[in-house]
Amino acid sequence: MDTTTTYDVIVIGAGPVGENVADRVVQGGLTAAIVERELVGGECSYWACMPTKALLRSAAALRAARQVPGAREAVTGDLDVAAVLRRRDSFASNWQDDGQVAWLGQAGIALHRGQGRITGEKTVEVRGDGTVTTLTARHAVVVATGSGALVPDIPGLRESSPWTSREAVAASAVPGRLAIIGAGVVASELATAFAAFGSSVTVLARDGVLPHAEPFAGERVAEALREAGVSVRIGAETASVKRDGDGKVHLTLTDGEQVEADEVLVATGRVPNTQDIGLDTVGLTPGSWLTVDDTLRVLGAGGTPVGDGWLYAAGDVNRRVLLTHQGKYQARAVGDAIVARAKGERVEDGRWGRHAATADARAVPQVIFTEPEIASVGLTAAAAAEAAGIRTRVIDYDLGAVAGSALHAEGFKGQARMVVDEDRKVIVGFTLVGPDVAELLHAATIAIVGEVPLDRLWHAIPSYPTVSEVWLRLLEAYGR
Ligand SMILES: Cc1cc2nc3c(=O)[nH]c(=O)nc-3n(C[C@H](O)[C@H](O)[C@H](O)COP(=O)(O)OP(=O)(O)OC[C@H]3O[C@@H](n4cnc5c(N)ncnc54)[C@H](O)[C@@H]3O)c2cc1C
Ligand SMILES: NC(=O)c1ccc[n+]([C@@H]2O[C@H](COP(=O)([O-])OP(=O)(O)OC[C@H]3O[C@@H](n4cnc5c(N)ncnc54)[C@H](O)[C@@H]3O)[C@@H](O)[C@H]2O)c1
Repeated sequence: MDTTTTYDVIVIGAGPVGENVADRVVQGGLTAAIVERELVGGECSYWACMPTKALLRSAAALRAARQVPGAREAVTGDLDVAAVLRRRDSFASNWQDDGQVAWLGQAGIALHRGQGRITGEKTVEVRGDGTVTTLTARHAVVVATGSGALVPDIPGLRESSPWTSREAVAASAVPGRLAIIGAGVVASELATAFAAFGSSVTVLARDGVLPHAEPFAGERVAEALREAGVSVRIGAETASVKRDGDGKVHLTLTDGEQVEADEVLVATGRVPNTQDIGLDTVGLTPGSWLTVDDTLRVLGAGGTPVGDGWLYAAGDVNRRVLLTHQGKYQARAVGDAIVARAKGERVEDGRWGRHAATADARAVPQVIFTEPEIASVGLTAAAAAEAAGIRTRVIDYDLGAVAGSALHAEGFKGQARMVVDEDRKVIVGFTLVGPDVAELLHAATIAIVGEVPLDRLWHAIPSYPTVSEVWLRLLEAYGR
């Protein structure tokens, strides 16, 4: 344990975002301490991104092989679930953080283990293992405490010991029957995984499947889940839950229908980890999401930075985007901004400036690792036209009609959508649905962030015969 108590920067929370903030400020020549109450590496490393993708990958590889004659014949067995779970364990580092702790040491970041709590301006108290340490920051405190699962107030749900994403992702056995409340990203990915493991899965999709994505994406995932044997109940709302003496879970829906399961997974969104971090000492409300400006300074009542601007928040906790890569992008912006302010250098906080997390608003990429995969960036057609008020033109193309798709897999089914800002003639949204589309996404991200005019995109020629030829087809459909 480090005995130093004064640092240039104190970061609360050693998830991917906190680690990157600390690394960035150290690389900028400042000193940094990070405070962590659980495992260094955060939710993403042990209960979210990496282990979920490990749970999904083996079945996806098997499905891909079965979609190609010649390879199909070589597949003679079924998914080895025990081997998948072992691979998941290794991607979760067996829930040990030695590797990441060693990385902190190499990066020159001091670690203080325990619950971090702000006690006043630039001061953080760390309680852990019967010790209380007070840390002082010369320049900044960054809250990167992430989020936890939201468990809605459905009568009997908490008492039924539901799984949250944590228990599902770390499961050591596969339940015979799994009921899932919610049908967002967590629910869709975990329904895909557990169905492949042989669970009989019921998805209670009160608001439809993947309601934040383009409608055709959610529809295709719902269809594929059904093809995989999942019962997808659109519009189904849970009224109450009860776990009986035998351990069985009984869900009563608002229409009176009963669903029985061995486990119930609640996947209905997230809450910020801000309940006990001392927000009250700086005039903010414990338990609330933190509002920030584009350089990630926490804003208080009246929309001005807290104090002289010493308090920052990055990652899930500011609710801008609940994704690891976007939180790490914020971490680079906030780390560099803190260094610039500490050195009295100019802060480039204008649109697309070095210290501004501009992409959060209009250019967020996301891959949902369902079967088929959903890869999207920017605005959906509805969000562009309705929320952002953009005069749009929407171009759809059947991804299965591209020569590269037919080669990639027999019966390739997919769709691509390009949302064009008609006044600026640039792309503002792009969605791909289909097998293995994840790796195609970055071209769209570059087109959107670079605001590449459609006229210039005609000169960006996709190779033949790749699935990327859909770019050419979309442009042809748009017209020159
Ligand atoms: C099931 C699931 C799958 C996901 N898959 C993906 C994916 O594939 N791709 C993707 O981009 N995103 C994914 N996400 C989202 C991703 O996990 C989060 O966006 C990411 O973890 C946020 O990083 P963070 O550093 O802000 O917070 P976290 O990873 O939550 O880390 C916060 C850390 O702060 C610590 N902490 C909290 N309070 C305190 C305190 N008071 N004192 C000390 N320490 C504290 C916590 O213990 C934790 O270690 C997934 C989420 C879930 C739930
Ligand atoms: N591959 C990825 O990028 C990935 C994977 C998993 C999670 N994540 C991130 O983690 C975050 C959390 O995911 P999530 O799936 O928990 O949230 P979400 O917001 O994606 O979905 C929540 C779902 O629960 C439903 N819901 C909300 N309250 C409900 C209630 N009381 N009863 C029934 N249904 C209810 C919503 O309609 C929605 O379908 C997301 O922001 C997501 O971006 C990302």
